[in-house]
Amino acid sequence: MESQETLALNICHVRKLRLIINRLHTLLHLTALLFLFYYRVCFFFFQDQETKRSPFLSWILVFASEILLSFIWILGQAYRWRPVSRTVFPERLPEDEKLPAIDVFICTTDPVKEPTVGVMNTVLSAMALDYPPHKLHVYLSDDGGSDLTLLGMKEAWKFARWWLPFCRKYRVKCRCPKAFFSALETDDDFARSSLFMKEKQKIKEKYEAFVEEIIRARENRAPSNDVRDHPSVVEVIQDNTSEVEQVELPHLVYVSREKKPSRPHHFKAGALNVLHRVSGVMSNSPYIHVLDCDMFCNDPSSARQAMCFHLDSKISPSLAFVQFPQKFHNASRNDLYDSQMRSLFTIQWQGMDGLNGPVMSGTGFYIKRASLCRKFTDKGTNLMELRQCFGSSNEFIKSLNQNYIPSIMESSGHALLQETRLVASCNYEIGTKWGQEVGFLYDSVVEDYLTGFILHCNGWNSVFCEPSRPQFLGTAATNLNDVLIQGSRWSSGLFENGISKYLPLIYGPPRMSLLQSMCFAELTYYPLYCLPLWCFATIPQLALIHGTPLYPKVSDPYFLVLVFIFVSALTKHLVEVLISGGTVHQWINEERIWMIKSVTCHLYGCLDAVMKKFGIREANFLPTNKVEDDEQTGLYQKDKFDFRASNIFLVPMLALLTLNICCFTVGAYRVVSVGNWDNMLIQLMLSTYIIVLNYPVLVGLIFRRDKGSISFSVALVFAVLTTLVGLAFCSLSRNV
Ligand SMILES: O=c1ccn([C@@H]2O[C@H](COP(=O)(O)OP(=O)(O)O[C@H]3O[C@H](CO)[C@@H](O)[C@H](O)[C@H]3O)[C@@H](O)[C@H]2O)c(=O)[nH]1
Ligand SMILES: [Mn+2]
Repeated sequence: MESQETLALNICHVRKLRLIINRLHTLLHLTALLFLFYYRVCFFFFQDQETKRSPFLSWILVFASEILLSFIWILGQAYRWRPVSRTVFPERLPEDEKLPAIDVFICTTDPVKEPTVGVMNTVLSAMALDYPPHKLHVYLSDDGGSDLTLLGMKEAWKFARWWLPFCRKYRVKCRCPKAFFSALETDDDFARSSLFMKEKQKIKEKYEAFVEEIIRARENRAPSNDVRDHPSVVEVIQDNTSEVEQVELPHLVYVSREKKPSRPHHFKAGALNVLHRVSGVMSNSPYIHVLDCDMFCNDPSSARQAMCFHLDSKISPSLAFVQFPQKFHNASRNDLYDSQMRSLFTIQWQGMDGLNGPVMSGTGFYIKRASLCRKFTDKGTNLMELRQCFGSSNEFIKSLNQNYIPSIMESSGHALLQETRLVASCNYEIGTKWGQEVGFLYDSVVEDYLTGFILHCNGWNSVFCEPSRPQFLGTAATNLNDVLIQGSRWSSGLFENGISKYLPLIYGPPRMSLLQSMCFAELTYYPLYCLPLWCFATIPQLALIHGTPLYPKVSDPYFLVLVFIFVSALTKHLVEVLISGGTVHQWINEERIWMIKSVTCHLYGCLDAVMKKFGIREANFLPTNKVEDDEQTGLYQKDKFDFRASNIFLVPMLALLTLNICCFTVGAYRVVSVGNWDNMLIQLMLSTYIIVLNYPVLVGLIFRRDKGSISFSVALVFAVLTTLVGLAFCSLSRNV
């Protein structure tokens, strides 16, 4: 027993202290909420003459908002129920020859928004993973069908012949060349040896030449081809005219699937399914590692770490994937826009890991190939049935047998390319189960959430692995516009799952634990924060002007209940930020961006999802921008908002702020003159909180005059609006 214990490939620790604090907090906070509801219900049935002045509509809206907010909060408690963390022991893995092969999938779609040099850095970092090279096959899916990307791959291959031996020889930790050469210091073992420095300089020159080559090609490039209409191209990158001695490199394959405007291509999920098939007929590795094009490997050990779970006989039979957190190389200390989504990749995924595992997060995971097709291969091997599920490629159907190793990589002849083009063609999936029950699922633009959810429903588990050195680093959106566009896509994608046939609270419980269903439900319903937040930013303020109280008096004991709920929520959030290594400043930033996102992108996301449901809108996937703009990054690093955002985001923000300022001014004046402050204190405090928290928006509007400040025309409209609204309120309140 003892020796088995010491040889374990991984250990899971329950975080006891966090668990106790979390459960206690949940209990206290829940009690307070129950008191609040009791107060509301009593008020409703037994309101006395004095308070009867409360207008019914405002009152019921506020109450409904409180209920909705509490509902989302309760769902969120499931993440806090049983947080765990894990340790792995890669040194205990079997020897290299016994390790299973891995296919790496990298997706890119737009060479303008996703610059080729960056994509190739990701490719190189994946090729340089610390894993036997003949067991690693790297596939790049290029949805843009761009010859620049293909050229980049060829150049990357050439450079890899220098880069990989260098990394192996000096056991380099950061194997993304761009990050390695731009780091001021490296913590590598040989960092101080002169031989290392000399070789580093040599490789750096090669890297610069490689970058030059791509930039030159970009400048001389013919007008780009149509991204919505191109044939399928599959090319194994190889080049034997070598100036370096033969180095063993992983296979590198360029795949650009066929696209036609008349055929839906299902965005990233579609691209991943094509890679699934192409790799099935080429290498058919039992494990697949997925990376976004901007997510480079920051540590070469991730494959071995993942194998510590996949090869652990106790958990592997039901283990679908090992998820690493998304971390970002460009997130600043105080993270003005919460670009790194701290709560998601720390608190929430740790919590889900304690309940059968986290949601798939699109990138940085190692998945078992069989988990994406198992349901059908288990049923039998009737060829006709298999063809109906998986399409007409016999080669691919052969690959469903896990032990089948295609030999075509070696022969790489005409037959292979024929077969890969067939499975990458846009008509291949017609009439099959791809995207519905096989592969990555199409019913949502957040394919990662849906695929992960259904895997869990089908009895698979996942594991969250969060070593201290980030295994992958991506590019976070660092300006307001990108943050809100990405937020809208996610809200829309997640909320559409909350109103689809896969509604987690109904579809989940028969198939998984209630707590786990609650986690999935929280993800799909958090966009609904838009409703209570819009309500709390308007109704109590308007009531303040009219002098109508919506909350208990200061002298009422229930006043304390409300104060407690407010303080308890804020404190819990602060504690979570601090234990995940954040700062007080970051906490304030997260509170603010939560408000801003709720009233803008969450609202648009929900509307978008509802419109899609009724067929008024089509699904859309606007990729985020990965071009780094120094000016923008500068503002973000200095914690300054960049307000060069679309008006559809700015207008609601500014309108609500105007409303709050006006209502506060008029309300405060009224309270002073009438003297009913004890009735109105909570409403006054609420506007004060909103105004104070959003002071950077006010500063951007009034005081800043840099490029990122709110433009003069918007500021002018704001000023006129404020005056008008102010005047209207003044005349109104005189009549009350
Ligand atoms: O038609 C498309 C659209 C996107 N992509 C790729 O998908 C990846 C993710 O796109 P990105 O613009 O970076 O979106 P993000 O919002 O940053 O991505 C997050 O959210 C996505 C779901 O919305 C997940 O797929 C991602 O893994 C997750 O990082 C990128 O590599 C794109 O090149 C395609 O291959 N084809
Ligand atoms: Mn991204």
